[in-house]
Amino acid sequence: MGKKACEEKISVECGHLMDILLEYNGEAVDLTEPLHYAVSNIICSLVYGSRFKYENPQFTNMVEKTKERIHLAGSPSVAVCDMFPWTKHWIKDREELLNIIDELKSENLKMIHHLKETLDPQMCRGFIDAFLAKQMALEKSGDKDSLYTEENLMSTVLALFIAGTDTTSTTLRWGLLLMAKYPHIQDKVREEINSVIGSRQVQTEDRKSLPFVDAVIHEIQRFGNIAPMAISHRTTQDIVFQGHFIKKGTIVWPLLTSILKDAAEWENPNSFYPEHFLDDNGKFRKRDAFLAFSAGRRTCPGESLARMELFIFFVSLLQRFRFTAPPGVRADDLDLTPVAGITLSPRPHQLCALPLSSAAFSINQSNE
Ligand code: HEM
Repeated sequence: MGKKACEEKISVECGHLMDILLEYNGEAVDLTEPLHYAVSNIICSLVYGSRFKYENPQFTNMVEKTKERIHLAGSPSVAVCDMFPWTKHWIKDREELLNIIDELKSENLKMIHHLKETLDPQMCRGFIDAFLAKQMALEKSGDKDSLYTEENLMSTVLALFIAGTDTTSTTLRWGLLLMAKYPHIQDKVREEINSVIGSRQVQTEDRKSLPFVDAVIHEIQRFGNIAPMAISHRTTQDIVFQGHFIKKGTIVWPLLTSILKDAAEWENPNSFYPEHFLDDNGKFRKRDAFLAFSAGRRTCPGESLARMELFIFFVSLLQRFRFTAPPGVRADDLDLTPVAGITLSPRPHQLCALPLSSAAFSINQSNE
């Protein structure tokens, strides 16, 4: 799927999210669920070729199960099991984790069967269609060793949901919380948006003309440090790394915190400081130590989608709403201590999304 089509799907979903925020009418709410639904629906659009209504129980159940799966994967006992696999039979959370994976598989199997029955290989609706069309073409040509198997399809689909939802929505939650905590930065973001693009719908090409916004989004990711240990890897051969011998088959966790919060790399490693990504002339400054998506051959394959989502959501939301602490809570008192897990997320909190004057219009285009 092309960049333009992705951008279109993100904008549509962002429109649905903003309609929900308008319904709250500035009341204090926990934004976790609407953000999660919106981001998850983008993956649905790309994978299945269609989005779901937020009230659809099949959708809400899948989102819930994916959330539970991520939560359990980050539980201390499952982490112990990942590090010492021989403990697996005693870990109850692991059993629950496997049950959830089974449930997610059976929901996806239903979706895949439906898509297979209605497949037109000339008109792929999403990733699953493209996979099935390729699988059919290879079968026809007599290819017996194809990697286009049902098993590979299922694990790729599950990986896209699991890796592509919580990461982006948690980053957005950090972003809005940080904007409410630091209103002067929020004002500066909005000033730049207003002067460069006004109230028209944002596009990814606008990033170049919005250096402060770009710096703020990078700093949200650096400060939020949402994937502190990335994911586990295993060495495929004996290797000496920085003077340490590591045996073939060793499980290795790349600790991204060590670089994202490295005092030798960042002027204010433990503060929210967008200037980390700005030069003296206020232009965006790329930093080699920005490894929020990790590095190397197993770096995050969803990086460009995630960057597009973060940019379009963040700009669209700040164009139309002011995010503040709930009545009676001072901005200073908003808590930035993360909840630890396999991802680092903000503590449960509420914010007010106050519609700005131009927020009366909705960019929502119904494609349900
Ligand atoms: C802000 C958003 C995101 C962040 C910070 C993030 C970060 C990461 C990190 C740190 C890894 C581990 C890489 C490693 O261990 O070297 C990873 C893996 C992965 N990410 Fe992302 N990610 C994000 C969004 C997404 C999205 C939107 C998708 C899918 C569309 C995605 C799909 C994946 C997949 C499939 C893997 C596993 C790759 C493998 O096993 O080789 N991610 N991500």
